[in-house]
Order: sequence, then structure tokens, then C-alpha cells
Amino acid sequence: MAAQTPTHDSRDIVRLEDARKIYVMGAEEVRALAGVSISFERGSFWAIMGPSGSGKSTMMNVLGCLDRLTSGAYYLDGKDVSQLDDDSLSELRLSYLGFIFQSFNLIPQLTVQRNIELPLYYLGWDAARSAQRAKELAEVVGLGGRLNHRPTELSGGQMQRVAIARALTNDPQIIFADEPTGNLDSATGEQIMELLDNLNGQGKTIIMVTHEPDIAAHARSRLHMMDGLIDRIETETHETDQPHQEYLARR
Ligand SMILES: Nc1ncnc2c1ncn2[C@@H]1O[C@H](COP(=O)(O)OP(=O)(O)OP(=O)(O)O)[C@@H](O)[C@H]1O
Repeated sequence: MAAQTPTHDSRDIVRLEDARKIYVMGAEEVRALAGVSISFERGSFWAIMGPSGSGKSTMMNVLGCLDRLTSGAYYLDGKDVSQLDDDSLSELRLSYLGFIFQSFNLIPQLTVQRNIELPLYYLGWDAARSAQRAKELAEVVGLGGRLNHRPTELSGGQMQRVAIARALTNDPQIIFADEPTGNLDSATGEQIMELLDNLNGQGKTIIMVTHEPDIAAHARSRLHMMDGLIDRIETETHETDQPHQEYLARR
């Protein structure tokens, strides 16, 4: 990775500077991100909100190292990752980031245990150690008794718990959650959010895209997007929110 920037605030785990993502569609340019500058503090919990087409997924994909900016800079834990190639980005995702999706993205042919273990296989862990880790994480998400089940034998909430366990295998610094309760009824969704609340309480940074105000209320900060820009930010007052307040003051 590139050298650390001199202006980096070590509390920031994520920082975008004039981030732009432009899609060229024939003669037309779509500015999915139109110049976004923002920092997220380590251990924070953010909800990214906004109408359809406002740039939420684009923002999430860039922050999750699934896509690259057209211009601007992205500092992940102080290191500029905006120019990294595909292999380096995938290595970063595997070792540093966790992902939870609306559709769970489990492999139907694999048991709960094998689904949870999958990232560890790519990280080169041996079978015994991976199995142990998968068992521990299944316990953490309340699925210790379901290790040999397949996804089709689970409820939606249980499938999302498996996906959360899988996202935790590499002990990620940041968990990205894309509409994590979108396919769940509200009671089950609340249970999943409690799990995310607990993980945030243990120090994990969580960045979540959601349309639902009740779900967004679990986050300590809410970023509203509009036309590829930050429309407004709501943040709960807390002494560690200083950088966000400073950001607001600078706008
Ligand atoms: N691969 C792509 N090629 C061209 N345009 C794209 C591409 N991906 C996104 N866009 C455009 O960029 C803009 C932002 O899209 P994005 O998916 O980030 O919005 P969103 O806020 O996540 O929307 P939704 O809530 O509907 O998922 C939209 O105008 C979209 O049409």
C-alpha cells in the first residue's frame, strides 16, 4: 500500500477526498459520486441513506474496495487505496473487510459450517483451525446447533446470521451491510440489528446502506445522499464525534 498521508487523523478509518465516480454511457456522463469528502471514525456506526439513484451503492462499493474512484482519494486506515489494482483490492477485502448483503449470498450446496469457513479457505487456514473458528462464530450468532444444516433448511434470519458469522471470520476492521434486513420481517430484522449493535459495541466499524428509518436509527450517524453528493448528516452528539462536528463546521 502507498505511504500514509501526513494529514491523517488516526481516529479515522475511512476518508474520502473529493471522491468522484463517473460512468460514461455513450454521449452521457452519470456522476454517481460527484465530489464527496467525508471521514468515518474508527468504531463508528453509519447508515447511508437517500433516494434511489443517489449514489449509495456506488459509495458502498468504493468504500468496500469493490470498485475504484474515477478521481479523488480514498484513504483506508490512513493508506491511499484509490490506485490499487484488482488483486490488491481483493486481498484487502479478504483480510480487512466484512460484507453482509440483503440476499445473504450463501452457497446453497454448502453447510452452515462450510459457508462460514469459506473466507478462511481463501486465507489459507488449515481445516482444523477453520472448523474451530466457524464453530465459535456460529455460537456468537446463535447458530451453534445448526452447523450441519444447509441454507435451504434455515429461516431468513438464520441465513443472515450465517452471513454475519462468515463476515466475521477474518476479524474485519469494517463491516459493510447492504440493506441487511431488506429480506426479513421487522421482528427478525430487529434481532439482526441487535447483533450488529453488539458488534459495534465491541469496536467494529459498521457502514450500512438502508432505506428504512427504523433500521437507520440503530446507526449513530446517518449520511443522506442526493445526486451523488452528501445532502446532510445527522450524528448523535458524543465526545468522540468531534471529527464529524468539525466536518459539518467546514461545509
Ligand atoms: N455500472 C453503471 N453504469 C452506469 N451507470 C451506473 C452504474 N452503476 C450505477 N450507475 C448510475 O449511478 C447513479 C447512482 O447509482 P447507485 O446504484 O449508486 O444508486 P443508489 O442510491 O444505490 O440507488 P438504489 O437505492 O436504487 O440502489 C445512478 O444514476 C445509476 O443509474
